[in-house]
Amino acid sequence: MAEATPRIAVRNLTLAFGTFVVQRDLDFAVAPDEVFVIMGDSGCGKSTLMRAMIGLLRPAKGDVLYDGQSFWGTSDETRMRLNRRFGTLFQSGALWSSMTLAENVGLPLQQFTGLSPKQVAEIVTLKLALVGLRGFEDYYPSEISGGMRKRAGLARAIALDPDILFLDEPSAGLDPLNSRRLDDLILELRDSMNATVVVVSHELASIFAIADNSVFLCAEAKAAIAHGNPRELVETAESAKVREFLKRGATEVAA
Ligand SMILES: Nc1ncnc2c1ncn2[C@@H]1O[C@H](COP(=O)(O)OP(=O)(O)OP(=O)(O)O)[C@@H](O)[C@H]1O
Repeated sequence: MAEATPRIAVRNLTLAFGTFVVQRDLDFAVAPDEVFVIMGDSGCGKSTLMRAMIGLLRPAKGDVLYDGQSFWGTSDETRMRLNRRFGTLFQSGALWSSMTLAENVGLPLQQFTGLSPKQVAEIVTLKLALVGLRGFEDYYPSEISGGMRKRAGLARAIALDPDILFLDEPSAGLDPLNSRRLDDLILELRDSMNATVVVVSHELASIFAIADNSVFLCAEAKAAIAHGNPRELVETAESAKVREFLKRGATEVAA
């Protein structure tokens, strides 16, 4: 039987800034409905890879395919159309501080749809409810906690019903309890929206909690040195560096 087309296929992707190569020949696939974690040591290129996957950085070589369709080998128009399928949450969270949560979450709906203000308001309420922020429409980002701001950022990322969510270090800066809540929410959203989720993370508890599949990027090798489910890689990864990285997490999770 022929293998199903992956939702995302990263093919021979080389990432560079001028002559400075960050990662070489990355090659992996992400299945539909998978939570896929990009992990690796500091500065190895995790965020750079995510930027190349969502169109913010043209790779030096290679391509990313969405349901078999080339992302970098196509016209700007097609790339922009594919881009509309993505919801993104950057590390900074980046809510507009001068806007209420309702205005923040409603912004992409106003920008990219022809919905009436009443329809936008209804969707905003629904999205805020999905992330546990029902009733917080009129709050400003400064009036809520860091964990709530992350969830509001997620509500904005899902405003346009994306089928692929890209999250860059979503739990950065959160305490363990809020970090765990965010992990649960990511899994819930994946299930309720049938979304594929790509997460950059170095938080081991979070990696073990949410990842179905992963890639480990190595800064020295400038290459992916492991690929698979982190719960299996902790024992089976060929690289001792990967096993040690993940074992530290296994003890932290057990503790
Ligand atoms: N705009 C840029 N111009 C030049 N070099 C850059 C640029 N952005 C990132 N780099 C370099 O590329 C490498 C990878 O950076 P990147 O931020 O992708 O790593 P990361 O794995 O996400 O790091 P961290 O875990 O510390 O957030 C680093 O050496 C970084 O200094």
